[in-house]
Amino acid sequence: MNFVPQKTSDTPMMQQYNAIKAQYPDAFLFYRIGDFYELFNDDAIKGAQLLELTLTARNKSADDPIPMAGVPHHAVQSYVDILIDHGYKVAICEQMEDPKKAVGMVKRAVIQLITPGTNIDIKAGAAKTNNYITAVLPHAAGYAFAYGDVSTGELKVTDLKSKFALQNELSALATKEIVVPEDLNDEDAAMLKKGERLLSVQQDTKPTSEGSYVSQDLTDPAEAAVVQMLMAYLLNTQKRSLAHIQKAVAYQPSAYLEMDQDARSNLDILQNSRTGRKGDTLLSLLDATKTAMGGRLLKQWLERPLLDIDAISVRQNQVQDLLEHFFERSELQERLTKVYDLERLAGRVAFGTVNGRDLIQLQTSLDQVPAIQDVLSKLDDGSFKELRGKIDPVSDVAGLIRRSIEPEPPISVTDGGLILRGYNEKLDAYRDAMKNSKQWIAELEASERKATGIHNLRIRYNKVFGYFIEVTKSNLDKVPEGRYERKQTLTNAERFITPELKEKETLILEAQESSTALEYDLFQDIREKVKAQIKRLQHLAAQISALDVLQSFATVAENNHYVRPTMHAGTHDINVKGGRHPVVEHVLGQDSYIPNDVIMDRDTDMLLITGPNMSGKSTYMRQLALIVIMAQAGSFVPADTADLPIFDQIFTRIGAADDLANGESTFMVEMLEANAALSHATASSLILFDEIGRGTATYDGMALAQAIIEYLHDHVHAKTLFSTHYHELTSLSDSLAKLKNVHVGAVEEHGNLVFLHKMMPGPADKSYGIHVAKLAGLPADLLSRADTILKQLEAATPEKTVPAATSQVEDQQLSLFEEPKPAPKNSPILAKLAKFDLMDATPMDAMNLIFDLQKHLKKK
Ligand SMILES: Nc1ncnc2c1ncn2[C@@H]1O[C@H](COP(=O)(O)OP(=O)(O)OP(=O)(O)O)[C@@H](O)[C@H]1O
Repeated sequence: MNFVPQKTSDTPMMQQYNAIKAQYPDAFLFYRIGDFYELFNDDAIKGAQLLELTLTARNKSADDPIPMAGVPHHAVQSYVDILIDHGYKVAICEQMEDPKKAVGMVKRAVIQLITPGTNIDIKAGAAKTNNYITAVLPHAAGYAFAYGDVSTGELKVTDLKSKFALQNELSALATKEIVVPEDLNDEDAAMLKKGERLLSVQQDTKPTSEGSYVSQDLTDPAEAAVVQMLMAYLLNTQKRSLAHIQKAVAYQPSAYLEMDQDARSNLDILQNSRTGRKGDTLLSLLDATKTAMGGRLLKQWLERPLLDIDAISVRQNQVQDLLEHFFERSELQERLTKVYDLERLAGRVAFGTVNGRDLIQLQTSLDQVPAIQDVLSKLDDGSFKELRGKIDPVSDVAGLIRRSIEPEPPISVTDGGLILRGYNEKLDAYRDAMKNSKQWIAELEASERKATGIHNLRIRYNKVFGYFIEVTKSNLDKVPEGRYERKQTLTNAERFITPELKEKETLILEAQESSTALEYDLFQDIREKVKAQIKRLQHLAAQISALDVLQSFATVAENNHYVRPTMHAGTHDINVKGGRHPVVEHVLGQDSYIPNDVIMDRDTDMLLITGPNMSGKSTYMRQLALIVIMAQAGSFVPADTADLPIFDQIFTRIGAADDLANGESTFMVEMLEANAALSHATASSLILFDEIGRGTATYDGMALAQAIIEYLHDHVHAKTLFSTHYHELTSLSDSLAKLKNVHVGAVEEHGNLVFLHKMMPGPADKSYGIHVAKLAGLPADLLSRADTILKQLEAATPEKTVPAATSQVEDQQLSLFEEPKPAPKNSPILAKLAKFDLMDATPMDAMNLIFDLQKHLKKK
């Protein structure tokens, strides 16, 4: 897509092309010529490949033909979408005057730069997804951060203190494009680009001419600046009014339950990390919304669960009320089904891309509002009654559309046929004139037949001659001399005109042209009138989407037998009885899922979970996190009863099975995730650590796992679920007062082990491993040998392994492969490990340490 220098041989058109292209070096330039958009030079070569177009050339015969490829103008959006999906920008360059009327070169200009973060064309299936563009402005104390959705008009801003916080926001919003200042440093640029995000530089961050998008409450200068930068970029690229974009609302990520990037992906909230299917997620499970806006809001609620216990209880009361009023809820759902995407319709009104059909959709949506208000008045909860009074049904806009737009208008807004009769007198007069004239012509035909005695005389119309009188050959002798003027001779007939007919024709055609032009003017005027009410429409959209999410929560709670959790502030006790993992339960079916309790009172900060592979440890851990997220989002939860505290953050380290194959780099990821939790978690956080340490050799892994457990227990006090394969760690319950062992129950049936998926108190039986090996069909001799070794081990291992007996742990592991031998009293490896200050170390330090230790061991 490099700019090709101008050649002296260039035609005026190519000179114009090159001049425009020079302003958009990083975009594909779609250059309009007649009914096509043409791509030239490198754009054409690359575009032909990506869009599967035929590559041709301009000046084919010349020495330096110019590569060229084109797309038909009516299908342009699908081509634009492909390029945008590949992460490119597309500049749409239009003819700014009628080529027939142009003197010299037709004027052309770029009317819009479409980018991954500003594409408002909503593809099927994406209606319930926001397309967020973000902006990052680094400053001395962090990063000012703004995000918006051009299609819905949402605009938010915050100030983030750390890279960690910034990365969490970027991942939460799944942004494809980040607007950055020119002087962004390389390190920040590299971080922001991760995940194939496009960085777009915006030089100018001065206030936009379009008025300020910064509300008066926004006092932080960095926040104001990042909003200005984002808006300057949007106005520069979209090149039109963005009246629907709301004034920036400041928010604090810490005002919501925070989840880091890994937690979001590990918990299958929006995407299932294992099956990859969107269907197997919390979002899809909870989504019984009827509107696209409701779907988007549900996603936002799940991404940002609440911290305020009162706000949670408002939502819970509403869900309960809707749950208890089945008929009202059904009526509400029926109405919501007829509500179109008000937010995006408002966006298209502002963009000027709305057509007659969109306005009818808007009217249909608004027509549902009074009935929705009626439903609200029949519900019990006070907040619904209050909401009923607050809703502005914007009935003036509905009325305007009802009066002015045909109920089934054409797609085009320029060809007429979309304004209703009775809306505008002048238009009606034109239409009457047209109609009367046509009547007049019919009457003329009758009277001419009579006057001439030609029974098959006809008055007809075509584009070349306009109206004419047609007489068949056999009747030509009856044509009145002098009055009819001959215009055309056909094989079987002759065509004539009369001055009278031509006069009427001028009137008819003028009326038609004026009528179409007037209709377009009127339509634009209606569009402007609607545009003036955008804020009210957006307000209504927000109220309706919230109602939609609430009815969705109620419906899902009813269908899946969820209960209202009680929430408490003050303590961090957890008491979940008969809890279920909502997604696994959904996949397995309600009858197959085994419910489990999670009881963690003030004396329990940590559950150490043991049990064999595939017994259900990670399901149990994820289950708690999902119940917490659902509860704080205001939803009911899959349990018999649930009493929960308010969590401030959730951290996870849940490895996928195939992580192991990646060796050391996976271990690094594991340590990074662990470190995020260790350094950011508070006593109000929830931590899920699944088999920490298994990504490296046994010694280091177990040593680190133990050190992490101790650190969390002694310093962090967060509620932690820690699953492990290192059976030895279960003895930590002797020295760590707030750690409790639980394990997944299993029974033996006919000599085989059957998992019950049921959590039981105490550590798992050591011999599970051998049972599992038996299930896997390992040779009987081998299994019996393993049994012998295990017995020897058990005999040789004192009860405690922590802290002084750490060396015996090492010994125990070694003895799996060798005959048991006395424990080395003072291992230099362990001494080194003990001295290592994990909290003060970078992941690289940890890697280096492990590398040293391994080297040492290998030498032995
Ligand atoms: N409570 C339950 N009721 C019914 N089935 C369950 C339950 N918990 C887990 N399962 C089933 O067991 C499978 C394995 O569960 P999970 O992945 O949680 O095991 P795990 O112990 O964490 O295994 P690994 O140690 O290999 O990670 C799940 O995919 C699910 O099908």
